[in-house]
Amino acid sequence: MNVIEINKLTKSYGKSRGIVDVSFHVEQGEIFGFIGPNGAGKSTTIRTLLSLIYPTSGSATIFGKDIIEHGPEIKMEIGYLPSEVFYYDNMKVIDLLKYSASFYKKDCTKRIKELAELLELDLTKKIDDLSLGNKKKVGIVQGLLHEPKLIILDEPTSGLDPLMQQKFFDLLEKENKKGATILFSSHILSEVQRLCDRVAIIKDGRIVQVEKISTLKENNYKKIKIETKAQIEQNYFLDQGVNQLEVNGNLVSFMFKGDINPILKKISEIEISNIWIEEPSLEEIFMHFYEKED
Ligand SMILES: Nc1ncnc2c1ncn2[C@@H]1O[C@H](COP(=O)(O)OP(=O)(O)OP(=O)(O)O)[C@@H](O)[C@H]1O
Repeated sequence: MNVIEINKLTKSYGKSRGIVDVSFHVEQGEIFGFIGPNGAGKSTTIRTLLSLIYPTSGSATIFGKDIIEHGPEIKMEIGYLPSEVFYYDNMKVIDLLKYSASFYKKDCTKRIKELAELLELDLTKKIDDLSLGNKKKVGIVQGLLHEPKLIILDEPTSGLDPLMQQKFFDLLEKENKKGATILFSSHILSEVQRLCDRVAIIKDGRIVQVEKISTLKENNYKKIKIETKAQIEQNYFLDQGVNQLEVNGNLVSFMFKGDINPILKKISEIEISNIWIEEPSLEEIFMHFYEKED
């Protein structure tokens, strides 16, 4: 079943483009990445899904229900972390979280304590006295305290230090194993690569690709580097379907795409002392989507 289905969603802000004809779906149990450079339209898509703003055209459903018709009902089952969090600074963390919990029909006290302990968040402090990262943690607890079926995170890691990011990712993986579906927006490709099953890439308000992370990586170039025992002829690997061939003394490197067997045979015919075969990072795969067109 699809938890989120988006069909040609368009949102214009007056004359300026927000998003145009955005379509993709998120299946139950998926961790789905939504990536694109700043201003591409990630927040606009998410805010439309949560009916915080209304689409100019197109439609979307969450849990099979129309987002506009059933907005309030759907939101009871969603945990949302906005990209920027604003609070009543004068409140204590615990009071704000209790207030948030009061919207749901369950006792969230134990859960708030667990999450705060895990994220090392002091519940007794005033929001005003918290650092940016600690404010972000308040937002995370707020988003997860009612154990939602769908978790929507808009650039969730900004402000968290690397150790806390790891804890947060572990927490998300745990929630996912318990059954939560996750939509995760980010402009940092490496974190999407680490966590997500599939990704949608958005650029200039339009979806340019939706793909499994594994497929994206399989269909791409591999970086092969070998160290040979003796120097080889400069043209030994020419006409073998290699790209960006560099022969530097005993070090040979090139990019390769396609059936790996013939090239491995060719390598096995020389004596080598080491070999490295690397997957390109998502950054390398997607860089062309990020480059600005003139
Ligand atoms: N309230 C608004 N009024 C006018 N234009 C807006 C408004 N909000 C967003 N936009 C425009 O819509 C486009 C998409 O913005 P959006 O915030 O959705 O991008 P984003 O991918 O979330 O980027 P970022 O990572 O920088 O938040 C941008 O061109 C932005 O300038």
